[in-house]
Amino acid sequence: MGLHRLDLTLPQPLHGTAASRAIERAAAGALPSHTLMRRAGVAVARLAMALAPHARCIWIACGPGNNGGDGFEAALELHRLGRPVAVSFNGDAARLPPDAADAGQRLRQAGVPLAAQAPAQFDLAIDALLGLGATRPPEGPLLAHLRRMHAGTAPVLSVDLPSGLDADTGQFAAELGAAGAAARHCLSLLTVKPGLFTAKGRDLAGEVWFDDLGIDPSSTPPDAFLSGRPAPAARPHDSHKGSFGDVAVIGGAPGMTGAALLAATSALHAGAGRVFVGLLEADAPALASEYALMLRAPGTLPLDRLTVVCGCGAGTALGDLLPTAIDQAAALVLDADGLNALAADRRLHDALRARAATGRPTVLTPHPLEAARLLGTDTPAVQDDRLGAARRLADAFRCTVVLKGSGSVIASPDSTPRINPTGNARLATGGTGDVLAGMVGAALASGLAAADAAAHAVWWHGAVADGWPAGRPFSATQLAREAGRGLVQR
Ligand SMILES: NC(=O)C1=CN([C@@H]2O[C@H](COP(=O)(O)OP(=O)(O)OC[C@H]3O[C@@H](n4cnc5c(N)ncnc54)[C@H](O)[C@@H]3O)[C@@H](O)[C@H]2O)[C@@H](O)CC1
Ligand SMILES: Nc1ncnc2c1ncn2[C@@H]1O[C@H](COP(=O)(O)OP(=O)(O)O)[C@@H](O)[C@H]1O
Ligand SMILES: [K+]
Repeated sequence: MGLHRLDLTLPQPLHGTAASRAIERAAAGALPSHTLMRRAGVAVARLAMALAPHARCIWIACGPGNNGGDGFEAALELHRLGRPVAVSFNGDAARLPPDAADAGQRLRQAGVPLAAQAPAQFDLAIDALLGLGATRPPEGPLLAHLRRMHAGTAPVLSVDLPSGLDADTGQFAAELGAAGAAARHCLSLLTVKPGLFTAKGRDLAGEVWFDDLGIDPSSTPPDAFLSGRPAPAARPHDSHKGSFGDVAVIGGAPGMTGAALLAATSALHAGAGRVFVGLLEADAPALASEYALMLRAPGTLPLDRLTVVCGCGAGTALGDLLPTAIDQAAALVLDADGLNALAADRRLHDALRARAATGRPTVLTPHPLEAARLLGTDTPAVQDDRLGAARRLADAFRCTVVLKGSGSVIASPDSTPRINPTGNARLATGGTGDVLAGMVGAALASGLAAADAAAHAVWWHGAVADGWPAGRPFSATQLAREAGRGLVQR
């Protein structure tokens, strides 16, 4: 498909650096020289004109490799169409790769000067400094140009990747300072890169566009998928409360009952047939707001018939309940203090693997710190490679893992991970993770397989936050009551 804005409701294969280079090599070998770069330049120019049709100056910042070559080709096309361009080049002209050298030469022949500096004023900045080949954080003039774009008000269009962003991980090591008001766009070329959708990727890329340059990438396996919108769960008219499964939430130690109640409330609203709450605080106050929740002593719950959501607000009070839940639960979601208890006791690791061998589904929902504890590392190491961390956890525990945060990663053993595109910083507030755990529980209880239940819940959890009306106060409590957006009534 040609140039288009990426439709985030559709699943999308994501190819990292090595896969993208393999696809490029195969395609370039079958095409006349310079074809891919010329197609890339035309696509960038078309998008630039659509984004800033009345620009009086389009700044095209070109770097030392083929990403800069894409910038040269875009400048040529814009110049040919009579658009005012100012091209900067920071690199060694003698060491440009062949495609980029050819484009640079034709640009000079067309009478377009190459400066080292940015223009004094511009209405659109095209970032063609670094793409897949960024091997170290930008510095010197490249960093100065990026900071200028980042702090400004003119829209920024990144070619292939925001320069310096790691295509595989979304890691970005340079310090750009506070962002200005500029709208951001990124045109991913040939393949869509996973790093655009997790860690620092979302903030730096902004709106993601894609042009496959006429090449079909399907012969090379993707490194991940972007989750598409899951089909809403249908509820036939001829249903009863037993049709959608029973969820039990175990958690809520003294002072933290709210977390368990949030998970239970969201499980209820997300469509579970019945929701039990096994609070660890014995004398919890009566539940004022959700009368449909059924309070039970945690030790009395028939775990082998329940989808158990274990750990929300549990503190250190789970005791034997955790090994029992791992051993018995029909389906299991481990969150928060359930994960911390797991991290602290290697016998539970074995128990979780033994559980996997029985075929009963399990989903772990760590945030990056919880994931770090489980992996015996620190949060920055997890964030440096979110896909890798989620995959390692899924393989180690033989179950589905949701690594939460910007671009939540859903990984299952021996399968390609998914990155979730929904959600926003509204969710960065206390209790939203408890709500997610309840939603995963409801999805599992409805009979979805673990990976699909996790993807379904994470997608709709984020979608509710994305669709939140401007001006309406947002809280985890409100979110829990909107958790049923992914349901349709027949
Ligand atoms: N491989 C593909 O998929 C295609 C590539 N194209 C473009 O080519 C790009 C990849 O080109 P390259 O492999 O030449 O890589 P880049 O253009 O990203 O740059 C690599 C060059 O930058 C230098 N470099 C790396 N980090 C630096 C830093 N921090 N400061 C200064 N210099 C640094 C490297 O030593 C190398 O000389 C893609 O991102 C895309 O824009 C397109 O033309 C078409 C298809
Ligand atoms: N910037 C963001 N973009 C998308 N999702 C986010 C963002 N910030 C937080 N979230 C989501 O919000 C939830 C927060 O969960 P968690 O960190 O466990 O919080 P808590 O323990 O307070 O409930 C996760 O689902 C996470 O993915
Ligand atoms: K770039």
